[in-house]
Amino acid sequence: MSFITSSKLLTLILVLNEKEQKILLGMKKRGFGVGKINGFGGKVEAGETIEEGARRELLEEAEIEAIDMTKVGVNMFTFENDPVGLEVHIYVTKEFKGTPTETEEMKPEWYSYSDIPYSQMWADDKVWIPLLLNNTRFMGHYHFSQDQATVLYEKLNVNIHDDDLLERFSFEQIM
Ligand SMILES: Nc1ncnc2c1[nH]c(=O)n2[C@H]1C[C@H](O)[C@@H](COP(=O)(O)OP(=O)(O)OP(=O)(O)O)O1
Repeated sequence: MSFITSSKLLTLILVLNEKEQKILLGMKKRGFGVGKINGFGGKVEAGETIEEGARRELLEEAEIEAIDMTKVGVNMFTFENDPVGLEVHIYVTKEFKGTPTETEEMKPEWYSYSDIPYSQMWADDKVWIPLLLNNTRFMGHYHFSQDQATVLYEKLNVNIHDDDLLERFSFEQIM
């Protein structure tokens, strides 16, 4: 159960090389989730669309420009004793310009689909990254313990229609 009063809007973008069956992930060097391996993303800024925010974060964090962005899912993350949720809109890009480069915030590295380092990632990632790799659209809610290590509750809906992913996550979807 979680009781949130508001949510912050964030993005997460996963870069795939389908030919080589590889995914680009980065080790977070500072801030929220420091030390974890994750996709690239962050808060959507005032005046930008969610997609523009995802594109900007990829450029800032890995110095590459997404060419073909597709929205594949939305996850809501809530935490014990925290009234503010994180609504994260998730994109995939299979084409990009530039060379992935280490930045102040992230250290990028390619991983084989068969060797994704889930033990060093957020606990929810092992649920929805396989869906993403399988082209399945998803919406999920993960309620974390206060120390952010354990998922206490989760709810997952799959095969979401693309139009429904354009909406903000509705609070009624959280129980
Ligand atoms: N549980 C979980 N699984 C997978 N990914 C995430 C989570 N929780 C998360 O917050 N995330 C993602 C969502 C975002 O991509 C990042 C967090 O972004 P953050 O560093 O807070 O945002 P920035 O705007 O880059 O922050 P600063 O520039 O202010 O440091 O993790």
